[in-house]
This record gives sequence, C-alpha cells and structure tokens, in this order.
Amino acid sequence: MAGPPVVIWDQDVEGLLHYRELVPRLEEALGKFSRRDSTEVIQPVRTTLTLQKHHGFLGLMPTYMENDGVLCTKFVCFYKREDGSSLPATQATLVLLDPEYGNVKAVMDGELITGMRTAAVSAISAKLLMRPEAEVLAILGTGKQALSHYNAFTDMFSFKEVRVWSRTRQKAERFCRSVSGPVTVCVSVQEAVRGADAIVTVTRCTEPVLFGQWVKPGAHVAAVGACRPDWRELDDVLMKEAVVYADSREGAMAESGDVILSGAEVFAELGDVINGTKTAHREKTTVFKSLGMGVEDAVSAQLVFDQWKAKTSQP
Ligand SMILES: NC(=O)C1=CN([C@@H]2O[C@H](COP(=O)(O)OP(=O)(O)OC[C@H]3O[C@@H](n4cnc5c(N)ncnc54)[C@H](O)[C@@H]3O)[C@@H](O)[C@H]2O)C=CC1
Ligand SMILES: O=C([O-])C1=[NH+]CCC1
Repeated sequence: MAGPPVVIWDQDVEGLLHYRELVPRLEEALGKFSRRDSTEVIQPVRTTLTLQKHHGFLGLMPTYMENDGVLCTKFVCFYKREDGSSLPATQATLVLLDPEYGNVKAVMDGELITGMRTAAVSAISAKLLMRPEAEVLAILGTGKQALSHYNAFTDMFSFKEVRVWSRTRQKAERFCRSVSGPVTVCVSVQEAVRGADAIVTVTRCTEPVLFGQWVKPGAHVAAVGACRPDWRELDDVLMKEAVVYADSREGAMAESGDVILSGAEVFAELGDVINGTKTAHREKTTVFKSLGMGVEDAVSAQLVFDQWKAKTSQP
C-alpha cells in the first residue's frame, strides 16, 4: 500500500516556488497544451458548479501529462459576494497523484500556487506581446492577484512607473504600502491607464471597468478577472479593436464574458505564439484573456513536489 500523501501548506509552498523556475515550466506547458497532443496534455475545460446560496463557484480542474508522468487536479472556489470575510475570495487545493496506480502523492494549498502561476502566465503574455520599450504598468484591483502580478511583473520587467487603482483610495494606499518598489495611487481608472504600456485587470467586476477609448494604441492588456460567461472587465470597443489571445481557446469560448458577449475573435493561444505557429502582434493593441488552466496548476504542483522532495531528502 502506498504511504499517506504529504501535505504541503501555504508557508512551505512559499519557500519552494520561485518565478525563475516557474516561468520556463509554464512556457513549456503552454506550448504543449496548444499542440493538442493527448500524450502531452489532456486537460478538459474546467467543470464549474454554481454555489448559488453563497454567490460562489466550485471549479474542478483535472490534468494528465502522460509523457511527463504528471496527474493532478485542482479544486478552486471563487466568490462574487463581498461580505467582509477575512477568508480569501479565491481558495484552492491541489491534489497530485501517481498516474500509474492512482494513489495521492501530495495535497497542497493552492492559494499561493494559483496567485503565482496566474501572474507568471500574465507576465509570459507580456513577454510575448508587450512592446519591449514599455515603461508604464497599470494594475486595476488590489487583491491577491494584484499582489502576485505586481511581484511577477516587477521581477521580470523594468517599468519606470507602476500605477495602481482600486475602488477606494484607502485600498490602493494599503496595497502600495505592502509592496517594496515605487508605485503610485490613482483615483480613477482613466488616470491609471492613460498612456500605460501594460495594463493588468485583476478585479472581481462583473461589468466593464476598462474602456477601449482610454487605452493607448499598442498597449498590452492582461485581463485576469471576469471568469464567468456573463462577467466583464473590458468593454466591446477594446475587445473588438485589440488582437485577442487566450490561454485556452475552448476555455475562453465557454467561460469568458469579455469574449462571448463582445463577439470578439480569439486570434491565438499563448501556446501558439510560443510554438511559433501564430504571430505575436506586439505593434498592435493586444489583450491576453486569462481564465486559468489545470495544466498550469499541474506543472506548478509538480515543481513544488520536486523541490519539497529535494529539501526533505537533504541530510
Ligand atoms: N485567470 C485566472 O487564472 C484567475 C482568475 N482569478 C480571478 O481574478 C480576480 C481577482 O481575484 P483575487 O485577486 O483572488 O480576488 P480579491 O478579492 O483578492 O481581489 C479582487 C479585487 O477586485 C476589487 N473589486 C471587487 N469588485 C469590484 C468591482 N465591482 N469593481 C472594481 N473592483 C472590484 C476588490 O476591491 C479587490 O481589489 C477574480 O475575478 C478571480 O476570479 C483568480 C484566480 C485565477
Ligand atoms: O484558474 C483558476 O484557478 C481560476 N480561474 C478563475 C477563478 C479561479
């Protein structure tokens, strides 16, 4: 009989996951996903249950990577409500299994993994689609994803200015105090995004917050919130004017209100650009619509597990 699974919780994950190792693994995984070769990745679109009474959702995200020997699933709950709870609005648990026998090898806290892998994929979108001379980054929202995106983007790029907007000035100020680098509070979305080269939307909005008329031509937008078919962060003008990329074409067509309701065409997946089968239109306004994929969680969980094994086997 296999031994009990190891449990790797938040503080342990923190010491084991670093963008320098995570980013190349995610780039490789996005490329594999877009090749649609079932020996590389089997990853259906997330199954989502509505928790109507609690204004939330449970997403189930299984992934199998046969050639890599990785079998993983994530359970993620995310909520629309704002009731002042101290618990995070997005909570996740990852389960890593042995594909040969089906025993559970590890159970991991998914909050930090979800934050870091989502931010790392957005940063990969910027690496591929943002103009190289980009100087100004705007972040809309000041929650968990805002923080991980601030960390990933300032780690991977050298912006001269980072601007942050939240619905209240206090939240934006609190966010700015929590980070180490220079960052400016903006009182309106318009002020935050005016002339920005890169814009990250990480809100729990259900109506558009970012409008195309405010966005500088040639800017890159990483749109991370609005993960339901009737939720929006971006308006029709932006969606129609930009070249739209997604993590998964099927995911975007099933889950993204910004894609579905605007009728915008998904030009390519990030993996297509990584594989060289689709063009990176850096010179145009680009939107990366992120929904989050199980394959991103699977490679992140495997990385955490490998690092945990290396750490615990040291004498
Ligand atoms: N694409 C992906 O892979 C992932 C997407 N998400 C999504 O990203 C979004 C942010 O997630 P977290 O940072 O975990 O949430 P959070 O609750 O920590 O932060 C949400 C932010 O949005 C703001 N906000 C809420 N309602 C708003 C509104 N109506 N207008 C403007 N701002 C509003 C809040 O003040 C807060 O700053 C959520 O929509 C979540 O579902 C989360 C995880 C992964
Ligand atoms: O990929 C993910 O973990 C999520 N996407 C939307 C909410 C959570």
